[in-house]
Amino acid sequence: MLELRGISKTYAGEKKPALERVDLRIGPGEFVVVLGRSGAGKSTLIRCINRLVEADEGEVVWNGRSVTGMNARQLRCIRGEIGMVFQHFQLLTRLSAWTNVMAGGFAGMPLWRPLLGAFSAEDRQRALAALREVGLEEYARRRVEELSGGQKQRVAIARVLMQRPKLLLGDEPISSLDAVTAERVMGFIAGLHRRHGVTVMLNLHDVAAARAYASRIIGLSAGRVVFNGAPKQLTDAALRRIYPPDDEDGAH
Ligand SMILES: Nc1ncnc2c1ncn2[C@@H]1O[C@H](COP(=O)(O)OP(=O)(O)OP(=O)(O)O)[C@@H](O)[C@H]1O
Repeated sequence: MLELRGISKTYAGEKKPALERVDLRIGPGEFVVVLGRSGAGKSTLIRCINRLVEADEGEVVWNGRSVTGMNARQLRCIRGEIGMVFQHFQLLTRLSAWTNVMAGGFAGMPLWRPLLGAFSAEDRQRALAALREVGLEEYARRRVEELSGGQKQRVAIARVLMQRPKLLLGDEPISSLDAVTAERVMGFIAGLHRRHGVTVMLNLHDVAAARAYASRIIGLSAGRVVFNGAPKQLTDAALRRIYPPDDEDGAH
């Protein structure tokens, strides 16, 4: 169970808060998609959960433990339970797909271990199996910088598989991919959710994808939750709350 209690965040130098007293509860096995126009606070929300962004106020509680109250060592440990995929993949591009995936098994540990190549035979086999699951076994030895965007995101998903997290956070994981590749990547994320029982929370710009994959949709507008319900409850009126009509650059 993930709980956000009164999370607020105003970035230094900004007048308007990016998030204002956000309260959310996400149960095990949910597939939550966060929608909102550009600047609504989606990224900030996702990143406050694993403290890539520090909230000014409020508490994040993961399975009864206060993430916001953790010291650096405890936080590293909890990050082992929380996988993350990003719009721009965040892989070690000079290293092979295989090494990147193996490094996923060390999430929550100091970075020097994977970088020294301290991998066991079991790590190597598990990483290869994860690459096979996303259809990239034959690319295991390729440097990540030589892969396409969709392939990179599949490596990132294989890295999450290797990590065996309980929660997957995604910060616009399909925004830089074409429609066909995006759907394929969403299919792999859905597989992680369905087959591996991972709770998923993603922010997306794509309302159709949210409807297709989410068990629950959260709508953010100007840092506040303006919708929280099942995809079938996402009416035109709800969409207008999430994407106010004066919106110039929000996605529909
Ligand atoms: N590092 C930062 N420094 C200052 N302001 C920031 C920073 N990051 C985000 N913001 C501001 O906080 C608000 C929320 O941004 P955030 O990136 O969370 O929105 P978003 O919904 O993810 O937008 P997008 O869909 O465009 O990525 C915006 O007004 C943004 O300008």
